[in-house]
Amino acid sequence: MYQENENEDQLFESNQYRHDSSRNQYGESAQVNYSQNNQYQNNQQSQIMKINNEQLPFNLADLPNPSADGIVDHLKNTFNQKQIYIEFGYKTLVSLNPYEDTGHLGDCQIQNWKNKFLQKNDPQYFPSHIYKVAQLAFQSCFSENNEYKTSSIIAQGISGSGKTEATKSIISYIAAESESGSFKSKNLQKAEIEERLVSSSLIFEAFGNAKTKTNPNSSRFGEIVSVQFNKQEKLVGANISTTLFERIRVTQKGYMDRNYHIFYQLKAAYQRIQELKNFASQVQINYNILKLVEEIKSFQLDSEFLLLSIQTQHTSSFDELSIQQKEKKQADLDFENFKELLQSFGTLNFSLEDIINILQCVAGLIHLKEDNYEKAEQLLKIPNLKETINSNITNQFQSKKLQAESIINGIIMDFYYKLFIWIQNKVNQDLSKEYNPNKKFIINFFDSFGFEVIENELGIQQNQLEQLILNYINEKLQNYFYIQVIQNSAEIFTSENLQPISADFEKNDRIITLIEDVFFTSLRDCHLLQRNTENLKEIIIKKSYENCLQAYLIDENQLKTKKQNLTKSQNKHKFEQNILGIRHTGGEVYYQMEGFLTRNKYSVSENLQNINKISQNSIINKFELQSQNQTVSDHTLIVTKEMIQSFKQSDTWFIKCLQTNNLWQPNFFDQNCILTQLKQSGIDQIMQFQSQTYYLSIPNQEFFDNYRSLCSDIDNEQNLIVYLNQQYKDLNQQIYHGQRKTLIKSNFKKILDNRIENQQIQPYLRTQINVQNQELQDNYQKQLKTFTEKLKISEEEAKFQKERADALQDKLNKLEEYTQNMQILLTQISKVFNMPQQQQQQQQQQQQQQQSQSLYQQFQFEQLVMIHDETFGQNNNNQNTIGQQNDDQGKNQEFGKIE
Ligand SMILES: Nc1ncnc2c1ncn2[C@@H]1O[C@H](COP(=O)(O)OP(=O)(O)OP(=O)(O)O)[C@@H](O)[C@H]1O
Repeated sequence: MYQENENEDQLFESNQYRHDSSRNQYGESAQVNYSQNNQYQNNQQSQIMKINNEQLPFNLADLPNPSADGIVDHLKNTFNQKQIYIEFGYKTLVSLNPYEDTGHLGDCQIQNWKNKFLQKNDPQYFPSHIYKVAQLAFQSCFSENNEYKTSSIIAQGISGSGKTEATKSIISYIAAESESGSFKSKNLQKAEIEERLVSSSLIFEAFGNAKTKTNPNSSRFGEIVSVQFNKQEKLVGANISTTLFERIRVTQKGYMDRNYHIFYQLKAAYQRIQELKNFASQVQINYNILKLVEEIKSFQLDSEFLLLSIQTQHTSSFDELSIQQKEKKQADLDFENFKELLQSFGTLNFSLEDIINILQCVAGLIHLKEDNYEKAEQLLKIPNLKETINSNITNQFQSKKLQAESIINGIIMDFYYKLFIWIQNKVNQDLSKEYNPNKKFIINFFDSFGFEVIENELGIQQNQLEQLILNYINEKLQNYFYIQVIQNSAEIFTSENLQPISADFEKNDRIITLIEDVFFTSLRDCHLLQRNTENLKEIIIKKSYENCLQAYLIDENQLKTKKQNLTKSQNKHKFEQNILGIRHTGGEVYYQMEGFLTRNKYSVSENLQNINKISQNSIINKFELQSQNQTVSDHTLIVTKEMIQSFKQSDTWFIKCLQTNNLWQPNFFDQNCILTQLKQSGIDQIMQFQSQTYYLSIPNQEFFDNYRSLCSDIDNEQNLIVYLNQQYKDLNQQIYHGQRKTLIKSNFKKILDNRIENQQIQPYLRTQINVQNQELQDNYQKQLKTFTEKLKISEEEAKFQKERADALQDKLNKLEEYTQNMQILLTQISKVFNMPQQQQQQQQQQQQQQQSQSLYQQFQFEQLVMIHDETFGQNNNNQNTIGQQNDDQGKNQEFGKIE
């Protein structure tokens, strides 16, 4: 048991939670080298795995190292495996922007995912994906548990992190889901509703998107797209509402930014009028529109806008182009978008009059900005515009020129904003004939605002009121996110009659109070008292001390240190002057207080509130211009409160979009960039809490059935849980027995699953080993038999060879004896015959010849006998014969001796 824990702890520690099917209960490799039927055996093994081992989607809350670095590492691994979606606790998805088509989205994938979801009953086992969020939000609208029958999906993240893309993908999925419902009626079809939503988003992009340093197509407003279904789950309508439009961008823009796209589109259209005419003849665009485009020729649009703004818009090859080439490329793009805009107006049934009125209004405002009153009056169809404006210039402390500029900017901003709202209402008329916000079955998609910090070319932060507004909304959404996370976790426990886990973390309530009660209140007071901007900073500092909120302000000393670190060129003087820092959840942000009060005004002065009423442009003359009493900050407070309230009345999901790098490059995961965003998105702050409170819930009976085999003699869930908690107390984790469900941490469940797997694998392995043993035994017996047979043959052979060798040895001995006898004989002969030398020599020679002949004959005889023996073997006859011969020889030798 202890060994088991040890191995399981290792598994628990590791980042890889996938079941390691090759481990037995001792953690050893269970991969036996199966000799035969390998394929079959592997298949059988994987069948066993499937019994308990349903794949759980990995959740960031399960990370063993719940720190920012741990998250970054994990996200990096995931991203390198081309996975861009990963869940985080309950109802939150982290989405990584890959800047390339990773094949995760599209019609084909929608079908795939729908099938996947159909195969599983329990959403806990649905794989992590943006379509899962869509599916669950859709299901929730029709669920009994959702009292409002409304769902919301909030996409959050910095500019360019993929919020708009995420929202579009979800809408496509929902449209497809609705179409596949069984109820066929005259309701909107997928293609129809999708086409209209796409067209509407092109129109909103033209009028509400702009190029910023971080995103060439950045939405400068919050957009809530709501889709509504009937009870039969068919899409019946949609509605788009926009909020907190960035009005200041109509008249001012930052370094490297552009104003709204429509300004540049109109200019590009004028420059390519002949091409536009050709296009018009193909798609039946009315001549009057062409005439209008030709008419607006005199507007200039500051060319600096174009030069500075296009730099980061394209890929690196774009950098190598000359400025003229870049300008042309950008203008081509604007022209293409203008053609799409005209088509989108057509799709959404805008009349010719509407289109002309809209374009005239935009062109008129551009001319007004360029002090071309004559053209502005003509296009806005407001006579005596110049005189009216001049009559409002007073002898104030401001110069007349500045006053005129301020009045004109006010008119331009307010007219443009009202035009934007008019377009929104017109789009909705077409989109949502059957839409009823008071009815149920609605899903809201909120493409929200990201945390924003603007820096100038020297790297000095230059944030204005607009950034404070965006960062405030971001704080509010963050706060709502925190509340939801706590609530979701508590709900899981309370719905099971269990006490929720009390884990706390610092929320951002104090920062919100600082902005609402100190900044916005001071702005309101100054506005009402018509104070100038110079002492706004002091008022805010004083108020923050009164409310004990100074800790969230960046004080003078810290600013001085910051200033010392700046280079000369970084304009120390300006930095010091009118700057105030806030410690936001996402990091420190420095705001230029100069201009805060002016920017806070909805600035059409009271005398000019009806200036539009005399216009013959039927859109312009219906504008309700903003009352001067309401400020931007007050408006923000109201709108944000309403927005959060509406989310609270729905089942909410969050999509945290993260930019993988700020160069917009595919396959590049910049860890620092992610780290910063984790902080800004609140993931960092909430990680510990999530890792302590995120539990899976399994029906009690299912839990008991799955894990009862881990302990014999246990007959109910309660006891099983007590037993398991005791056995695994080293994990410091608790399994909770709820009314209907058992709550368990995902890692804990995996450990138990592993044990079950091993239990199931053991009998199988035992069979395998038995089979193998039998095989080995059979083999051994076979081999032993063969060997014994061979050994028997060898023994007989050896016996035969030995006999042969003995016979040969015998012969050899006799031959040696004979040779010795001959030597003796020779010596005796030479002694007996002692003659005179010559005679003796002759006699010797003769005797030797005779002896040699006789020896040679004897030798020949011997040879023949040997050959005979070797060829026919010895037998008694032969032996007798040879013996006889030998005896004869012996006699001869004896005779020789006597002689
Ligand atoms: N899932 C995705 N797959 C591939 N590319 C993506 C994906 N999401 C975003 N992108 C790329 O990132 C770009 C920026 O995305 P998007 O416009 O959605 O950002 P955003 O967060 O809405 O920005 P902003 O707040 O400025 O409007 C897209 O134009 C696209 O090129």
